[in-house]
Amino acid sequence: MPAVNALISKFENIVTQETPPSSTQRVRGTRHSMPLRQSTLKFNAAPADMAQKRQSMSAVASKQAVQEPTPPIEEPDNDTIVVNTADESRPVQLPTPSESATDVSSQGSNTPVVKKIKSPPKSRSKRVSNAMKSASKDALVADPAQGANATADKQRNISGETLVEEAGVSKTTLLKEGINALDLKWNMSNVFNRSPAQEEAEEEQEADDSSTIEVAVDAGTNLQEQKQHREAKRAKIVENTKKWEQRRKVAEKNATRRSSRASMLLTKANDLVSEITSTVLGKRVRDAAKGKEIQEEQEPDSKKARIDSPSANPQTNDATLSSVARAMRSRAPKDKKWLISGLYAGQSRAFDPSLNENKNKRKFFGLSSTLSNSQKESSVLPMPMFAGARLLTTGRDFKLPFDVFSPLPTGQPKPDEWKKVNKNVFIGDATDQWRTSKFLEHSTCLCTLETGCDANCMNRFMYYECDSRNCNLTEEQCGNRAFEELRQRVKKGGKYNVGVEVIKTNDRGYGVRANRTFEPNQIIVEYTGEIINQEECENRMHGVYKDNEVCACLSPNLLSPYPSSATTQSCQFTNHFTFLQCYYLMAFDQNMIIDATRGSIARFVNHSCAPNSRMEKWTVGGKPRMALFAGDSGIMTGEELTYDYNFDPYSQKNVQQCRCGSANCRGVLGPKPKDAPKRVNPAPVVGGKKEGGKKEGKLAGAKRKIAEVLEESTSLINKRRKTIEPVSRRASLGKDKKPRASINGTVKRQPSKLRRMLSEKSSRSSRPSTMGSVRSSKRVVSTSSQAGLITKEQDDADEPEQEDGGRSSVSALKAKAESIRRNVARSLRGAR
Ligand SMILES: C[S@@+](CC[C@H](N)C(=O)[O-])C[C@H]1O[C@@H](n2cnc3c(N)ncnc32)[C@H](O)[C@@H]1O
Repeated sequence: MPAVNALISKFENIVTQETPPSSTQRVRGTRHSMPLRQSTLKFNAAPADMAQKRQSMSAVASKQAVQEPTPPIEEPDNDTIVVNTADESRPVQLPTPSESATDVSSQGSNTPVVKKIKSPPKSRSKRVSNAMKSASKDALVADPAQGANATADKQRNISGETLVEEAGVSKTTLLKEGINALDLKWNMSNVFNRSPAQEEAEEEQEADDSSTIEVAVDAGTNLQEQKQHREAKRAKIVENTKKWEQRRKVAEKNATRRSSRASMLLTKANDLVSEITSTVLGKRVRDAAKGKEIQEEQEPDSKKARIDSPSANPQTNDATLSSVARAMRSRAPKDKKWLISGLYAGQSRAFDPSLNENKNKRKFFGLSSTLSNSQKESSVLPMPMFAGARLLTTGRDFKLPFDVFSPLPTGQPKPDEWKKVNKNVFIGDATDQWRTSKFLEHSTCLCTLETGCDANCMNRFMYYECDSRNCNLTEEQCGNRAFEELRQRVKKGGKYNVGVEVIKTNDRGYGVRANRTFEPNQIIVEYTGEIINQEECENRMHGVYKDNEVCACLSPNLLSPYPSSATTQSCQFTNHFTFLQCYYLMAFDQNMIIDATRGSIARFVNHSCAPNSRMEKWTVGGKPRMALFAGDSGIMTGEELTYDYNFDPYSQKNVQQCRCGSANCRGVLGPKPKDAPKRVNPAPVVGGKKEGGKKEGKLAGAKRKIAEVLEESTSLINKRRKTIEPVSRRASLGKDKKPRASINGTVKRQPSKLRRMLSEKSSRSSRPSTMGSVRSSKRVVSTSSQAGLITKEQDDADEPEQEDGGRSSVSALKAKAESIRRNVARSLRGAR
């Protein structure tokens, strides 16, 4: 509005400018078709003393002008009012007071009269007008001829209002016409849109103009100076126009920024107002507002929108303000809600991305006891956001919970007769009889850091596990420490680390399945139990294991271990039942037997003709140990673990039907066919990485040679065994009696012979030899059924007729293999 006022006053000033009466008359006359020339002449025809008066008026005006700006001398553009003279085709400029007083006469009657009108500030124009008024008054009074007119003029030329009234034209119309006549760059509509910057620029412009006016007035009648001033002013106007343009652009920019700030400020102001309102109105109003707010929050969004809309509820400014406040509050970040069940449960925690996983755990879970269950981190499956980088770079064990992946059916029976023993325990005389190998004589690893005990490692090839005594590499560098890896894994504890669990199969009694994945050739579980000698074994077979049978009902959920007394009864659950005669005896080393009746979970591993695992005997720290290793394809979580028993039934009567269900099932729990592919000892997996794949060198060739010799010896044994007929054997024993469980039968039939054989073997094995750990397809013989314990040594014992020849040939081969091995070792040591 100040801009509008300024404009109006500007216009008023223009209209009411203190011009000589003649000028005013001219303007008026022009409007009313009054001959301009006439009025001018009248004005100029003032008496001689009029010049003096005019001079004094000019002096007064000049004096005023010094203090206050006077109208400009010339307005070539916007501020010039052009009026039509008698010759209406030619625009005529109204003369300035000075021009009208001095120059008009020289211009001739037809010369267009130019009147320069500049609007000074209102206050100034008033003062100037007063001065001019008195001057003109004097002038008019001095002209008696004009006396009457002077009085009339005195009334009319004071202000535009007088003119308007006289003209009978409405003030508004005149105002508009006047503005249009000014031909200004702006118009009325722009007035309201002007920015403060524009206003400021306008004021400056006005000030500039005023100063120009002052200069012009001071210049008086000096045309030369006037001309200079005109030029200077033109330059000034051009300059100002440029400035204006620049300022306008800046103002436009600023105006945009201000508008965004303004909305923010408005919101804040609203908040403040709402707070003040609630404080001022007191508790009751506050409570009411609060209640309303709660109610609003509970209401559906559409309703809320209606209430929040100011147009819908104009009288409640408070509601609008509170809704704004609520909107502000709702913008605040909410606490993320984490799942408390499911795979990704338990991930709720603060996480500092600058720290690694462990440091984060320490930082945020150092006081885990104080955290609620929902806050505790799930160690089962950390989300990638917490472990993603590490998973990508270093990888980690697969930890999908097996109970989610492959849950056991509910109500699974557990083998209640199983007494778990996770270490080998020597029983009775076995302790004394056990020969401790001279470890260092057996094997010394020759691997270097480069090869790192891979598939070519001599120890690995001989099934000797490396340790600090027989290997120069560190635990991390060496890839032949499977039992140590297993020890550490089991030590950590937990189902995942143990990696196996007992399951009940449909038709094979109990079995074992994997809780996790296993890499190809990775160690799975150790076969442990009581280490007994042959005598002890015999005693047990005659005694406690006499009727060792379990019920293996074909209905899986009804299976349960059954005492042997059940053989005479039908199964209480179903008629479809069968009985498995289970013994957990495994031929071991030095004619010893591992009895896993009290043993590890490995005893429950069933046979398959297409197995996914292998049972191997290794020498660890000078002592033989047995363990189940993953096959060449690895193991998946939930898979049942099986190995090939390579079972020799000893007697046709004891042959059990195989229910492994594989495509190449042999039909019975029997020995492997002779053309089965020979297995080359692969590099076991250590630390999740399979070793091997290195170029085979001289050493590998030497090892192969040994292996071939050993295989040859084994196949000889097998061939010899193939010739054994249970019947003929029984016949040779001269007994037609139906044999009992094989071991019993063997021991019963020829106890003295067995003892003799054992003593023979003891004496044979007393010499340092690696042959005790020789592997072959018959290296491990399962003893878990009534077929009993069958080893090559027993075969030797059972076949006295062929014993000498067989033994001699085997011994010769063994000796040959041993000599080769020693040669290789010696040459390698020399090379080193
Ligand atoms: C060492 S036990 C294995 C655990 C046994 N299933 C259990 O429930 O205790 C070996 C016995 O399991 C049974 N068995 C294992 N594998 C078998 C298969 N593929 N088919 C039939 N019976 C099998 C046989 O009775 C065998 O004598």
